[in-house]
Amino acid sequence: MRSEFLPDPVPEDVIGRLLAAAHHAPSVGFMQPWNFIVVRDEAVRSAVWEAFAKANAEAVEMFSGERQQAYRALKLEGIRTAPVGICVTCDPDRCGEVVLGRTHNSRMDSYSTVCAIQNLWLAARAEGVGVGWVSIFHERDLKRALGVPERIEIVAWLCVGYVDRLYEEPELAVKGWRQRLPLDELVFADRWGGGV
Ligand SMILES: Cc1cc2c(cc1C)N(C[C@H](O)[C@H](O)[C@H](O)COP(=O)(O)O)c1[nH]c(=O)[nH]c(=O)c1N2
Repeated sequence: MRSEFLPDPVPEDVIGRLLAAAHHAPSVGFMQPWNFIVVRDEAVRSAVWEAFAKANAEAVEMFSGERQQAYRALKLEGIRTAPVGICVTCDPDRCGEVVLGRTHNSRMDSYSTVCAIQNLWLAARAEGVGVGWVSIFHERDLKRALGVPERIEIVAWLCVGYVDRLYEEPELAVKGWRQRLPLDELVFADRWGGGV
């Protein structure tokens, strides 16, 4: 979602259902490497916003001309306006060094955590709750703001709350930033390239 968050509180039982959906995601070796930090405290959310503001000032400089103007006009976070923030983390040590299915690609624990986030996101949509993922941070700044230990990976900061409306199409497409790619250009038959 990219619409405006409403200040209305999100009931505990709704948050509980979103977290339960996340926790039922598939994970490599049934590792369940995730933790969820549910942040309602305004001071903590302000500290998270400061981390965003610092990183976003750097991001702005990475675009130039009209693209920079367009970037500045986008709504890229709802850290302080959404009543709840959920930081989703990944613990690489959740079940020992050798994990079924992670033996040849150590990133599989992070991928599992992303599955949990997608579950949470879909459950939120079904509940009429908006979720926005904010990733414009230096991880170390976010860790400091939330007291997350060094060995834990931060996968997502999610802004969670009721919203004034839900877009039918991605806002970045509506605002002309980038359009959905044609699916048939992305699907190959049997080998890389060629198309179906
Ligand atoms: C991994 C990852 C990371 C980000 C996002 C997405 C994903 C999957 N999104 C996008 C955003 O949360 C999401 O697309 C919208 O909230 C859904 O609305 P649209 O349908 O895209 O308008 C996102 N959006 C944003 O405004 N700031 C951000 O930092 C990020 N980061």
